[in-house]
Amino acid sequence: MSDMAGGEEAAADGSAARWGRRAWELLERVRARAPLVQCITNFVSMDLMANALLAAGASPAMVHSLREIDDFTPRADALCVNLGTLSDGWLPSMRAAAAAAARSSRPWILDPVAVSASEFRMEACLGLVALWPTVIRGNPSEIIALSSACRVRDSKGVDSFHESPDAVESAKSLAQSSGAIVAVSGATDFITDGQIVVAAQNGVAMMQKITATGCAVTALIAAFVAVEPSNPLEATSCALSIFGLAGELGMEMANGPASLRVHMIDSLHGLHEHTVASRIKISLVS
Ligand SMILES: Nc1ncnc2c1ncn2[C@@H]1O[C@H](COP(=O)(O)OP(=O)(O)O)[C@@H](O)[C@H]1O
Ligand SMILES: Cc1ncsc1CCOP(=O)(O)O
Ligand SMILES: [Mg+2]
Repeated sequence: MSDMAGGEEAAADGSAARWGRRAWELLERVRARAPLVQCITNFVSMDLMANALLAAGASPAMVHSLREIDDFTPRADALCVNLGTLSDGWLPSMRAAAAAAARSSRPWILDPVAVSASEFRMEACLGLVALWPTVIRGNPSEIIALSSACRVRDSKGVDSFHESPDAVESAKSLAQSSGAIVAVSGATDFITDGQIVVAAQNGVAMMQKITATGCAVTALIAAFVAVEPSNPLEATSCALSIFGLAGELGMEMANGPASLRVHMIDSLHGLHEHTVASRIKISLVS
């Protein structure tokens, strides 16, 4: 039997079986420790995000008042900041919470929803990137825009109009400039530290037809990084794959987006070791 820790094994040998064991190990850790995840997120996503975190075993708290940040953020195990329904009133809370998390050595994760929709959003996002997020997770159009600090012409708002392979080079460049792990979601999710690129291939296309699935998986990444802060690349890869697997299992019972939402949450809650070990599809790209 190997004397290496699970993470070292996964990195040393990129085989699907080893990644499957790693994903199960981290999911079990989330279930055992129930990390407290503070979410400053958009109104659309609050319900799905909180329910996805609960189904995975984490403990969500939607706390966004500026007056509560100093008391609350240092007590949270991780922070998730999401720009989906950005307003003047919330931006100071986002900045203060990100700074408080960094000061308390807590991981914090950024979701740059619709970053190219306006100058206000782009500037807000760039300011947050400067506060050292542990992970940035976005859809391909968001990562391409944020990486070049440019608003993308004909932006479609919160939905991507690029495919994830189109955003891999942007993700690497953003990871190098920000120091964060960068994850691009899509049919294949790509996760990079600026050098290594990992692919996570679980999921079903119907997940794009449920609002806030991206937001929810970003929060799940926060929970996984909370229990594996020393290896955010692997924690992020496992969270994305676990969420995609819940989507696959949910799709076996669903008739459309509304029932998929319900079955996906049930599937996330009910994941078993054998299913995770045999169906997780993570591999090292480069
Ligand atoms: N074509 C697809 N096939 C499988 N899974 C997908 C597909 N598109 C998105 N997903 C999954 O749906 C979730 C949300 O991703 P995405 O739609 O890219 O984010 P956002 O909601 O922020 O635009 C992720 O878990 C991603 O892996
Ligand atoms: C529709 C919408 N409008 C503002 S935020 C939001 C939800 C976006 O969720 P996701 O980024 O997961 O698609
Ligand atoms: Mg999104």
